[in-house]
Amino acid sequence: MKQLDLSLYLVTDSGMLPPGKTLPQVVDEAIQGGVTVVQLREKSADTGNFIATARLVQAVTRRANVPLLINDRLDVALAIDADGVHIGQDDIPLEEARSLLGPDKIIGVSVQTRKEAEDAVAGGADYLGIGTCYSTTTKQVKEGPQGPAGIRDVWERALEASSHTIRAVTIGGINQFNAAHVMNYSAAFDGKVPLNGIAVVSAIMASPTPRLAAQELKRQLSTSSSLLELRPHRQLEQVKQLATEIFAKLRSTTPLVQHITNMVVINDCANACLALGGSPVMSSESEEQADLSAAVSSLVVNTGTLTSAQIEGMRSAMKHANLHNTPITLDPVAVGATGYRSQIVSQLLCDFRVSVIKGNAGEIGKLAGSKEVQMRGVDAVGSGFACPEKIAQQVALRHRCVVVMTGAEDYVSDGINTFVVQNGHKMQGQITGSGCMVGTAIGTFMHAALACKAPLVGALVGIVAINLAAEHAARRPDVRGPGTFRAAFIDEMHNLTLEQFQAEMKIKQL
Ligand SMILES: Cc1ncc(COP(=O)(O)OP(=O)(O)O)c(N)n1
Ligand SMILES: Cc1nc(C(=O)O)sc1CCOP(=O)(O)O
Repeated sequence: MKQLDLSLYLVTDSGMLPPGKTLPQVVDEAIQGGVTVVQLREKSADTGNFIATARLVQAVTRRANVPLLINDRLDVALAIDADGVHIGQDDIPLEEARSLLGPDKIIGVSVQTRKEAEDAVAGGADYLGIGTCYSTTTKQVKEGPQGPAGIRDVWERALEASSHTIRAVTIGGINQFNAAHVMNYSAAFDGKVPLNGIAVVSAIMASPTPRLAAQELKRQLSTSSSLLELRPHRQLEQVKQLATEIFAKLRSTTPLVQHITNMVVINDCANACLALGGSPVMSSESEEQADLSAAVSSLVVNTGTLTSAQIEGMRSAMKHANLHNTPITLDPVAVGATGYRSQIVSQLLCDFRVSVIKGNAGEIGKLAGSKEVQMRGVDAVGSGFACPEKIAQQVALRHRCVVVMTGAEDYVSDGINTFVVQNGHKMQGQITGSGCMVGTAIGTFMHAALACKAPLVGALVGIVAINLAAEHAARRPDVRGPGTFRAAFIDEMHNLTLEQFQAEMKIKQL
């Protein structure tokens, strides 16, 4: 197998160079920052200039022992004895390229579809460039972006077709904000087989500081490998132990929990967060998200009363949360009730990495593509799932996160481990916003949970804590109906002790 580290793949574009920098300088700095392979892509250079530029860049790549590939032009690759070429679907056929270059040179092929991936594998490509991941202004692409879910689909086919020997990167609109999400979400076969890397043009070429840009991308890639490790098999006793640790940790840390939530519940959610031991901040203005993100420990995004301005705020907050590896709890309120809402939620899940999705049966059913339960307004209606735990598990696997599906019993799954929580009280269903407060509770514990590398357990702690508070509130003699329950519910979140939490949690492993 040819030596090829594809993890951070730079495709050049001299039209984007920052003022005062030459192409060899940018390539040199990018390699110092961690670029592992360089593709020289000169779309408008004539042959003489292309060869001259290639020699200058090759001096840099050879010194660093990084492979240099040439985009499209075999003649240029042969002239400078490059390490290989990268060809597209409209370029020289792969078989011709192989016979001209010989078996030892690297040949990469661009693919957009499962069929193109199969053909490139059959033709002996060394690696695939699977595109287009996100929209890009660097190049006019024929087909629209397919998002990391589409990339995963092509990648799975390529792996099957090659008996798991082919390597691949994805390309298109990838940057420091989304690199970890792309790697995590596009990983094949339930997240077990990640791509070999990402290919970027503008994220490095247009940066005034290419070394720092490459370093940040590398940091994001290392985050993504740890994300794949956040779902070990867990035993119930270990989960209960971790749950107790996370509960105790929250009370000693007071995390800043940002909410972008709906106008019906905003006050209750802020009070619930405070009562549980967090510190709420309820900003949704997109202009301040970059600054806020530096201080925020956890982000809760709730789609209950969406407005265009709020969506902008959510997108900005989620983008910066992903950059800082801040956990996001998404409450896709009423997804499925309208096409608009469904489209907004699906775009958020395509573009951003979330740690937890929390929803009722109708919302999670919609994300699973199930018709057994539907949404009427914000409520779930229908006969109920034949196998609810499978629905939660399926959505967790699809979206590479923890899923909490609320109901008379609450299901919590990360796709590998699934639990059911049997705490709670029917009075929770008699006040508005109790579901949204579950999202708040999960978000409040999520920072402590990530510190313990246990997002699944964090979600369990959130739902158990709030359900225990409901049980305690409903038992109080001063609670005579929904109004007094609502106030007592907040009190009991505040009063819940570690000992009560430990003794009263009812979690079963499925
Ligand atoms: C790594 C990588 N993947 C895809 C492409 C796109 O190549 P191609 O389809 O040949 O289009 P052009 O680059 O020639 O515009 C690539 N260059 N690199
Ligand atoms: C060269 C190229 N090929 C693509 C494909 O989809 O095959 S997208 C693309 C440009 C990627 O640029 P940026 O990282 O600046 O978005």
